[in-house]
Amino acid sequence: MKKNDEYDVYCTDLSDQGAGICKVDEEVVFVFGLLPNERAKIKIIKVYSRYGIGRLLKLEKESGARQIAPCPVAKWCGGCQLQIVKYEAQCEFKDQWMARLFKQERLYPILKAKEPLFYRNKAQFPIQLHDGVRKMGFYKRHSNEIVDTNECLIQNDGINRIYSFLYEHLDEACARGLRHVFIRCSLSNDQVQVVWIGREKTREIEALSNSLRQAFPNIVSIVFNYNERKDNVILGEDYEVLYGSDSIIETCLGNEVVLHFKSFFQVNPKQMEVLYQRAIELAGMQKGDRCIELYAGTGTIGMAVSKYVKEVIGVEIVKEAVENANENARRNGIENCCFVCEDASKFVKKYTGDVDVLFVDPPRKGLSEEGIEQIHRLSPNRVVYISCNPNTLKRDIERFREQAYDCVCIQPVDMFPYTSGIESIALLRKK
Ligand SMILES: C[S@@+](CC[C@H](N)C(=O)[O-])C[C@H]1O[C@@H](n2cnc3c(N)ncnc32)[C@H](O)[C@@H]1O
Repeated sequence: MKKNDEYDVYCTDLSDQGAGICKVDEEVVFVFGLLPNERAKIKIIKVYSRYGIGRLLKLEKESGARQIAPCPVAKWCGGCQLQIVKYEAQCEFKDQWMARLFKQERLYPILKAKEPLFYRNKAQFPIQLHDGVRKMGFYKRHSNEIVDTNECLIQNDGINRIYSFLYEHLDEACARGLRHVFIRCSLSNDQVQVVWIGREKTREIEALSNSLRQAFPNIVSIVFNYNERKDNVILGEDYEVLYGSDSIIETCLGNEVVLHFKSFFQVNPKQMEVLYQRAIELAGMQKGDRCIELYAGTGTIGMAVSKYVKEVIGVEIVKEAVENANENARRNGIENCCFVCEDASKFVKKYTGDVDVLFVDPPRKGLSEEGIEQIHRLSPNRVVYISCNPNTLKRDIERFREQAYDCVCIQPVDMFPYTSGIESIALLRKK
């Protein structure tokens, strides 16, 4: 296989990043835009020691799974990987990826989304100036370059309307001090929060904030978040509220949830409820159970679980999220739930009480080896592990197995349609 050479290939598989997998001279080549069972002419654009990257030149035979991408910038944008795949087939691919990864486990079919487009409640649009010209949109695949676009088909309508307004009115003067604009909305209360993220709150930003408020009365919070960092961490520490408060109010399974802009919240609120309900069902809780919820965010799982059990202690590292979680429990009249601000591993190491069921919902990197050992020391009867990364989930299930926990089953949930992301729940039981 040589760079710039052209080949006729047959695609046998789809990688979990959404690239078609083919072989050239017995070597693997990944081709974005190509689907399993398709034939195509490709050009090799990169050659690495163990694989190559090809560019699709001409499709010779099409798969029945293919559709015309609903999004006009899908070819370039790094946000969605499965725009050219019909929704049913997206779920089939996700089931296949999970089956390949979890060969030995009892695996349920993915719980599909009823509304696979316009589902996201949060967007972080990068803003850049190129030779004095403002660009806004999403990052290109594997790049910091922006695909300039005025809407996104997986964002909900409320976000798109505000974003289109900004796309039209946010000029070069406004863009000068900005890195991102963050928009989050609550579906149940029709509230919207806009967070400017950048170096300097300018007069132009204040003026645009006023225009936004006039155009969109459902905006209840406008914040300027100061971030001068050079890395790719989006939010900075310090902030100033320009209008309203620093939070919005959403609901989750009947509970009101106050949500600070620094607090984590699932991006697909409808599938979030499907996820939590299924997790509760799998946990098979009893009235006398004592629960711990590690990586608790704003307390959404803990509050939903609280009515089935004796008590819930939630642990979360972001101070604002813990404040939200305790306020949320109070607001909803929940008395058997409390939340502490601490690193989850440190908490587990110190904790000496009894635990029947432990919920964990860590970030993508999963749990540490030591964290799993400490969970074993606490000896909960069941562990309900919610994960947004099947690879770290697999690693952690193996580590739990070494610590005498069997994996009873895994339930994938399609939280991120049109992207290659998969959320899943694994139920682990002490042997
Ligand atoms: C995937 S989110 C889940 C949040 C919540 N369970 C939910 O569904 O909304 C992971 C959460 O873990 C928190 N977190 C990250 N590292 C942590 C740590 N070392 N200790 C405790 N919490 C942590 C994050 O702030 C975030 O709220």
